[in-house]
Amino acid sequence: MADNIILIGFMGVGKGRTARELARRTGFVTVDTDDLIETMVKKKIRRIFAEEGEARFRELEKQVARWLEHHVQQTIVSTGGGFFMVGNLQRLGRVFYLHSSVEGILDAISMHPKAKKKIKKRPLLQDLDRARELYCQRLPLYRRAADREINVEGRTIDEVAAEIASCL
Ligand SMILES: Nc1ncnc2c1ncn2[C@@H]1O[C@H](COP(=O)(O)OP(=O)(O)OP(=O)(O)O)[C@@H](O)[C@H]1O
Ligand SMILES: O=C(O)C1=C[C@@H](O)[C@@H](O)[C@H](O)C1
Repeated sequence: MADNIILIGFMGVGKGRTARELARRTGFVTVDTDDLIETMVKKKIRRIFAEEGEARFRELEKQVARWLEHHVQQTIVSTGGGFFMVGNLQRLGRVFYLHSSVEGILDAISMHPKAKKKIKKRPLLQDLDRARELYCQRLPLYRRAADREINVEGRTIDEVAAEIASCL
């Protein structure tokens, strides 16, 4: 099994920021699966969904997951909100699920200085009621997929990263 640290969880929960803080603490490099996909096809996720459909995006996620499994070590991987469904997640490294209530996540996103941009780039956040439904469907699945759950609500990135680092 690869020895990476894999962060999963709902859109906007803070996987990217936590990954950067963990990378700073550990000296590991960090990569983000959404960013890898956008680089691979030189297209924004919003356009992949609009022009090629969600199924194509999920195929690209699987391709990235295969590459991570076979070629990447000692890396902090922040993932897209649906990446945990790839099939080989457990073989990529230790999986941490970052948990917050859905209202906590949506409030934090809406208070972000670039809230409009953050929402616009995520096709599955366009309808907030559907986003809440998606969260409810996924919550048990995130929990089942993870080796460990980390509560992030009301906590600083430093506190969250320290808890994950203490598990390594
Ligand atoms: N400068 C900031 N000020 C206020 N809130 C912020 C700031 N930066 C991030 N956040 C909040 O933290 C959340 C996660 O930030 P991050 O940059 O990790 O977003 P992300 O990488 O898009 O999230 P994820 O990777 O979980 O989808 C944002 O959605 C926002 O709610
Ligand atoms: O939750 C999801 O399924 C997604 C989350 C984003 O990070 C992107 O990976 C994409 O918009 C899909």
